[in-house]
Amino acid sequence: MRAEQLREEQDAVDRRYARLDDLRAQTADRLRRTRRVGPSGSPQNRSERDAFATLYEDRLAQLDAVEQRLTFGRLDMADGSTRYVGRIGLTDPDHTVLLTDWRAPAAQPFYRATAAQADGVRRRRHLVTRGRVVTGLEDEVLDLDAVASGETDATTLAGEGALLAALAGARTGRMGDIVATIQAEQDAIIRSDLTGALVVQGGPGTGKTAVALHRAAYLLYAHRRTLERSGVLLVGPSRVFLRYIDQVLPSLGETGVVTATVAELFPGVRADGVEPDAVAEIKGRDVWRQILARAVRQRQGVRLPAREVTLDGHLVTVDPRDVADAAARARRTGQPHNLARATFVRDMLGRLAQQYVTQLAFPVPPDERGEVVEDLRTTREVRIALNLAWMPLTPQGLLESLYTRPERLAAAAPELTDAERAALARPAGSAWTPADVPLLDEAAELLGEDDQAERAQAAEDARRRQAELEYARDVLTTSGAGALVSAEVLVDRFAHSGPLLTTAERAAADRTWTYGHVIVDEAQELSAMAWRMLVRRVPTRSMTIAGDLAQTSSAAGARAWGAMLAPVLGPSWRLAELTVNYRTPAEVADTAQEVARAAHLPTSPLTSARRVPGSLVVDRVADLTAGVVAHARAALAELGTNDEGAGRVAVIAAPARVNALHEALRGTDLADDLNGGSFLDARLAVLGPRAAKGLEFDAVVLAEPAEVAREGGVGDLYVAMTRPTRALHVVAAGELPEGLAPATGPGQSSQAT
Ligand SMILES: Nc1ncnc2c1ncn2[C@@H]1O[C@H](COP(=O)(O)OP(=O)(O)OP(=O)(O)O)[C@@H](O)[C@H]1O
Repeated sequence: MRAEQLREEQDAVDRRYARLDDLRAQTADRLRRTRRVGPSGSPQNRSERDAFATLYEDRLAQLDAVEQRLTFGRLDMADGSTRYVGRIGLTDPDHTVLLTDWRAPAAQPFYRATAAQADGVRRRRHLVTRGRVVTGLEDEVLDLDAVASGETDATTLAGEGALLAALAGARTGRMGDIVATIQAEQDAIIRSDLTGALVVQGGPGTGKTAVALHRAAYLLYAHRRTLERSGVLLVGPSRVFLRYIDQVLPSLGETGVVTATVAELFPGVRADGVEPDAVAEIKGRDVWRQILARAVRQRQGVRLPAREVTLDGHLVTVDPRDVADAAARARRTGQPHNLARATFVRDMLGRLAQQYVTQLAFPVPPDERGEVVEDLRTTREVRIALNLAWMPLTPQGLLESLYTRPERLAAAAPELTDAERAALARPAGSAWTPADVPLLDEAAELLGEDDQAERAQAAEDARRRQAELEYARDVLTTSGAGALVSAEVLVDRFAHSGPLLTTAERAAADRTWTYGHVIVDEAQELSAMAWRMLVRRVPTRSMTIAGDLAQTSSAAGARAWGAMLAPVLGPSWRLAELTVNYRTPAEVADTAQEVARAAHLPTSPLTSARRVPGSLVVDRVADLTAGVVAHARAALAELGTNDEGAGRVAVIAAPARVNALHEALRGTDLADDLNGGSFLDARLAVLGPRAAKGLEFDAVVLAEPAEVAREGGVGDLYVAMTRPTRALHVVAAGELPEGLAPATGPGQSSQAT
């Protein structure tokens, strides 16, 4: 019976791969033919050809990315029909549906149907494949009458097999998709409405990241018209994290999402400076909207002593009362600083022109004063005087002047204490830090539109024009038409028909780009000012906000969603909670929760999907380094070897200890395991808890937990303890933190080295 079912499913899977291969061959053929239209094509043809070539290349990449587990599910409906569910939708040449895209409404029962609410489904079947071979089946019969009548093999009722197999698999250093085993509570979030802000709160390992990524793919599918042009932005905590997840969306057939850290959201600024947490916390406070607004106002209509300027032998005075008056009027326009400045200058020039003409022996009608105004405008002293009164400002210039000139900061920021202001001081030209970015963005809003996006576009246009010029010269040389038309003229003729930048590229270069949807992961880390910046990127407030308040480590981060989001979203956000931990064995997760609760962290309820006896080892040692090396060796040995190079072990320690442990491990037989490029790629990595945020490893060796908690807070320890998928080795020479009692109870073991 089983062999027969396997054969039947193998046939079904083969047919779908055959169709995928056909589509690939067709697309590759079209691409080849498009490319064959060589340099003899007209420029218009060439632009068209490029556009088509890009189209086919993207399609080919998409078809290649869905190779693994193309078909993973089958629904047998009560009406006798059958549908297969897979990574993308496929139809026969005669338009019969072969495969239903997992995001289509017709696939929803695959994730949601239960015996109580069968949604027209009689049987749900998971197909387990390796490469293109079907290796297993798992049935859930939702029509219990059929089971009773023996129509279906009742022994195949275990629905969790595919999920548990996925959870137990060795990790590769890159996150995989969960499309074959999405659970109902996750599916509800993935398919939740596009409109409004949705907060996804859940403990460690509940799939927040996975759900956020699948939601991005779902939204792009269900609202392609809206989102393709405006784009989707995904904000993550670090570049390493973004690399960790960067395969997931392509494997779901989506490549157009812009990914960025908060530090990268101000085009033209590289925020790679570092600063103490306490300073970042000050910069993250909501009060900066008043501080910056005040700092800008203080640069408008600056009161200076009266200044006399001679024009053609006549004296005019830049009078502080006029300056104050004109500044007040300019401010009343409500425009940002650099735009209101034009109003101020116009007003002042009018006043100066008035002074000038009253000194003349003859009357000058108002409509003939333009020349006088123009003369004044181009007089150097007048320019200097007006500039001093209302300087054009850049966001960088404004912020730097606050950090480098204590008297300016004191005037702008009375809300801060002397000590806080002193902490912000730094030498001119210092590197920008991630916490500066939201402040620069706020300043840019107050100052008025900068031209960064235009400049980026101009640079791109220049680059493209150069390439087109070279191409045009080639064409002219080979066709002998050089005498008739210059390369420049030729390029001008097709200047606007070239391939445009993709939405993602244009969006990433433009500070004022507004996205159709923004997804934030590890959202608990964002400061109040960072939220203001993000919300500016999505005026519709269509957002997915995934995070866990118990894992907050940034001092500027969230302690409660309501308090953090109220200033930017008011009460208009909805909460969805994830409660099942899919990553960490129950033995480890339960202890981690005890540690977190002992420190009164706001933990979410958490049930673990599986138990792994012996997965928590607590070892009290005399020599910490020797203990860590021994446990890292044991953890690597437990991984064994496998042909795909999967399996990852991390040593997590307080940041101050990371280098020493790394050095110690390098001096042992484990040195080879440490090499592998970034720590995502190595079999063995040594890192601090914050670098480990959002990541996972097969086994974690946690060095000196009390020190991790002391240096970074219990939130950091909670993060570190919840990274492993199979085993946590706690190695401690000092005291253990509360909640992490040594080896008691079932499933825990203790050993001495
Ligand atoms: N439905 C599922 N099927 C298979 N694997 C799943 C499922 N849901 C989650 N996982 C796996 O559980 C692990 C944890 O998921 P994820 O990283 O998204 O959790 P998280 O809530 O973001 O965790 P953290 O808050 O600790 O960063 C990942 O390996 C993910 O692939």
